[in-house]
Amino acid sequence: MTHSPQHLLEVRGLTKAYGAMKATNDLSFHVDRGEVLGIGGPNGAGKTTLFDLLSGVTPPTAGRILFEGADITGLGASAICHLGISRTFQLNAVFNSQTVADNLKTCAYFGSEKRLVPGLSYDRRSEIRAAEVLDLTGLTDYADVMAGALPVLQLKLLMIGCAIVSHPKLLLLDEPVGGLNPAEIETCAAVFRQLRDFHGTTIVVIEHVMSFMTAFADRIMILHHGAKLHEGAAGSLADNPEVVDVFLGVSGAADSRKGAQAEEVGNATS
Ligand SMILES: Nc1ncnc2c1ncn2[C@@H]1O[C@H](COP(=O)(O)OP(=O)(O)OP(=O)(O)O)[C@@H](O)[C@H]1O
Repeated sequence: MTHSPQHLLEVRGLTKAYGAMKATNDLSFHVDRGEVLGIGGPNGAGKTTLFDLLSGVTPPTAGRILFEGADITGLGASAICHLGISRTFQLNAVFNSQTVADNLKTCAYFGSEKRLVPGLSYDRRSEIRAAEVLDLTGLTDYADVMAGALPVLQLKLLMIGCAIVSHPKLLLLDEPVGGLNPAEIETCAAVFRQLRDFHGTTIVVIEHVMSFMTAFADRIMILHHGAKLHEGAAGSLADNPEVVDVFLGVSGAADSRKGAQAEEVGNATS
């Protein structure tokens, strides 16, 4: 196999079988540094399973994952996080009985290097990093609120904060704006744009909200039955009749065109 370190992430023939069913099936793709790759597909297409494989939550049945040219296939979740890949989850995955600030300090403390036992107090670096992420995510006013008492938007922002507090090179976002209203989606999108534009974070995002996805992603890959159905520029998505048939539907196609046009207007005026 040729290693291509110019790609931040390279996935080759990735397969995850659960019994006879292949949740991902011989999937190959790459992600370049600084790029935003969007991933879509119908329910059960294998999107979250792909994130589980990339983040070391579960090992693949076959195939290879290269990160910065190094083979990380089969490494555990902590090791992968320490190498610079972080993720969020579809459902709430924070420490409900800790404050927002302590959630971020805990993730900074364990996410940056290998630690087997907690310290008696957080180190200075974790404190500083948590304060930076409170600011970046707009959560400063919620610093002392227990995570379990947060409204939906702030809970999503905290989960994003926990993923970015370790300074990942590659951020995997699993349906980060699902269930949010348009104003809340824009709040999250502003954080993602900051990460991409000012922190150099490469992002892979799974999302069903097509107007957001086509406006934000450079490229979009559509999965179906664990395999690649489509890969191309965000604006080209609605032109593929198979993608419209299997995933977008008529209203999704219209939303994806709207998002792509919004991105073009943004580019033209920026
Ligand atoms: N641990 C598991 N054991 C058995 N089957 C699983 C397991 N995890 C996922 N699957 C199956 O793998 C397939 C892909 O699931 P996955 O959650 O990756 O899809 P998805 O594209 O993320 O769907 P959604 O959009 O609904 O989140 C589904 O058929 C699912 O039931």
